Amino acid sequence: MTGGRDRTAVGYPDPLDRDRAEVISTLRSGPHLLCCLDFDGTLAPIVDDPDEATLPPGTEQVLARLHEAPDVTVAIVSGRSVLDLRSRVELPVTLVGNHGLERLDRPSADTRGSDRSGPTDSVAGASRPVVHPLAAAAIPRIEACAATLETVLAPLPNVRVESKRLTGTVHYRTAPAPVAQLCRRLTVDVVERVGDERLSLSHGDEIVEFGPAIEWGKGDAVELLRSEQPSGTRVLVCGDDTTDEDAFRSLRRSDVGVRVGERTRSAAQYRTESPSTVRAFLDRLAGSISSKTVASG
Ligand SMILES: O=P(O)(O)OC[C@H]1O[C@H](O[C@H]2O[C@H](CO)[C@@H](O)[C@H](O)[C@H]2O)[C@H](O)[C@@H](O)[C@@H]1O
Repeated sequence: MTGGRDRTAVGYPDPLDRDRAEVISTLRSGPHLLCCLDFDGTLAPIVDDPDEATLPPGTEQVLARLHEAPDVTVAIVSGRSVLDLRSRVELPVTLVGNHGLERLDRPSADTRGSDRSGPTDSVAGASRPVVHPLAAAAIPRIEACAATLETVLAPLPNVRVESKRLTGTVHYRTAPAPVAQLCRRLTVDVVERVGDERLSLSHGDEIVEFGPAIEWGKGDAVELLRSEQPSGTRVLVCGDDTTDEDAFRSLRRSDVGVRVGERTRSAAQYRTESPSTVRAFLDRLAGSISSKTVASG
């Protein structure tokens, strides 16, 4: 871990606490707000089957309110692929996938405030994911690694390999503990052998992930998004897992990081319990932003 604002397990205030009004006022103090929100475990509750993860309807509504505010940009910054995210998030917000390695900007500018009943990717407005060039070059190795893992891990019950083109994920959430342990060990062996130092590994929430060994992660993706916003933009990052720490470490003094879930060590200043408390916080933020918009005119 490099730099950042690591804190011990105690002393992370919840941004929903009554006396935490400063969180909202910090986020509102700039000319623009960029909300970078993780998907699994942050917006969508964790479920055993990754294919079943969904955005609760109330959360989608809150995101829509934020997205509609002219001085707010919403981005989903996830470990999933952008095409997977696109099937789960109807709102035309920016999607950053594979832990920052790819991005899909949907035609939000021309849909803001207009009738959004049609498909979000019209033929005229459809855009393609932009992929980090070094990650694109690593696709054959990632695919080879995923294929080898499929074979090696096939005998293990309740273990699954999710191949996402630019990265891969081995899931063991529902595997018995000894199987999970063996799964982690075999995965590390395969990634080291097939990866030949060109792939890197990270351990997340009941998963092991592998991807190209390049210096680019969620923090860089957040920085890039920030650079495209008006000067002085405040940034909110909400996330629940290992790679979100990279995004928290990219934050500055007048930004806000919220770690979701257990009291683990984090570079975020705040902690909240679950996707439902994230929604409550975003709801409060959306309320304050609409009033700001109305007040200013
Ligand atoms: O960055 P995120 O949006 O949090 O994505 C991280 C990984 O999330 C998914 O796995 C996690 O959620 C699953 C569904 O709730 C759960 O079954 C799994 O145990 C979690 O680790 C997703 O499947 C991965 O591709 C993402 O990288």
